[in-house]
Amino acid sequence: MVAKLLDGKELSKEIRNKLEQRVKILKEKGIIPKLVVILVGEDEASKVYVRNKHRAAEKVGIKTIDIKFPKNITEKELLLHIKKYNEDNSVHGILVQLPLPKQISEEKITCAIEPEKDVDGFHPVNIGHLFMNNPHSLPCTPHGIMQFFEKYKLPIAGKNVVIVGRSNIVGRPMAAMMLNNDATVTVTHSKTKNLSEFTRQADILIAAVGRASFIKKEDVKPGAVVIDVGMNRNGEGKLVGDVEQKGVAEVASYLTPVPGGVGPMTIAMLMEQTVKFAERSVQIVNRKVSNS
Ligand SMILES: NC(=O)C1=CN([C@@H]2O[C@H](COP(=O)(O)OP(=O)(O)OC[C@H]3O[C@@H](n4cnc5c(N)ncnc54)[C@H](OP(=O)(O)O)[C@@H]3O)[C@@H](O)[C@H]2O)C=CC1
Ligand SMILES: Nc1nc(=O)c2c([nH]1)NC[C@@H]1CN(c3ccc(C(=O)N[C@@H](CCC(=O)O)C(=O)O)cc3)C=[N+]21
Repeated sequence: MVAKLLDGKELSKEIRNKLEQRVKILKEKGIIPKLVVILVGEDEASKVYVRNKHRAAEKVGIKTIDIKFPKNITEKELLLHIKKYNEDNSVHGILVQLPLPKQISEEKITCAIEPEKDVDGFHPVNIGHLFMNNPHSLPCTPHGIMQFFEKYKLPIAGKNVVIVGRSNIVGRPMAAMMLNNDATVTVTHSKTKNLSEFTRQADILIAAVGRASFIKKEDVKPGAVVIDVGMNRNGEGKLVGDVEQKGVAEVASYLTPVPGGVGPMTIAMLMEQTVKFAERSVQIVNRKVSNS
């Protein structure tokens, strides 16, 4: 078997084109969707993200404001900046790039962002809604992954889904989304014993580990759908996934490439969420006007 590649570049372009129309309508109403992205210090994956996100936003017509802080910024100072953007009515979305330096609590920062502006869907309130199968704002990476299943009509209900990795930004919300779509979900991590025994049972295998070419051909059930979330630099500085792509492509039915797979979809979902929040802000204003 030679796996079909799930083209995230193409699908994200399709999504962005639809968004462009929605942004046009908003602009006619005098609203420009605005996203604030806060980057603290230097993180390789985050830098790639900032660059690509900026390009995508420009194409769609979203205004993004990139704020960079040195890695020694205090938690208190960062919280003050978040408060300022929470209170600014022209800002529809706020994103703080993770990971953060050690002196700053990621939990505190995540909780400080207004849930209505939480484009990442990381706030406990939004995570709670997701786990109750009534999502308000969805984490962009797993949400982007779900788009592949929809676009390519890949069934989820009743399938064995195995996720490698349990981070708050990928593994855990991915598990909730797959469960909401009636899959049987297994979440594995660094303490999992005999990992390969689990991965080989997967009809759908999702690798979010952060280790270059970690999942090999022999870890994959023939015919499985394999999603590679990894974004690692190899020895030559080349971007590689968590899946050993060449070998796995020989056994999987579908596979997301790196680059050009999950990454562009994450960005497309971030754009969509920002536009959704901007649209919601118009509805809130309309409601206030009709009530007065
Ligand atoms: N394409 C995209 O849009 C995005 C890509 N990424 C990329 O995806 C990857 C994962 O990101 P993220 O979830 O943030 O990473 P984290 O480092 O937060 O989490 C990694 C997870 O993998 C688990 N893990 C580590 N080593 C092993 C092992 N040997 N066996 C089994 N499990 C293991 C860890 O287990 P434990 O919990 O026990 O420590 C942890 O749960 C990275 O390469 C990142 O750059 C991330 C976000 C978006
Ligand atoms: N609060 C927060 N939310 C995140 O969603 C978040 C984060 N912090 N921190 C960092 C990780 C990483 N991440 C990426 C998303 C897209 C690409 C991406 O565009 N990848 C291209 C790379 C192409 C190139 O080389 O330029 C691709 O896969 O094709 C990369 C990385 C989001 N993350």
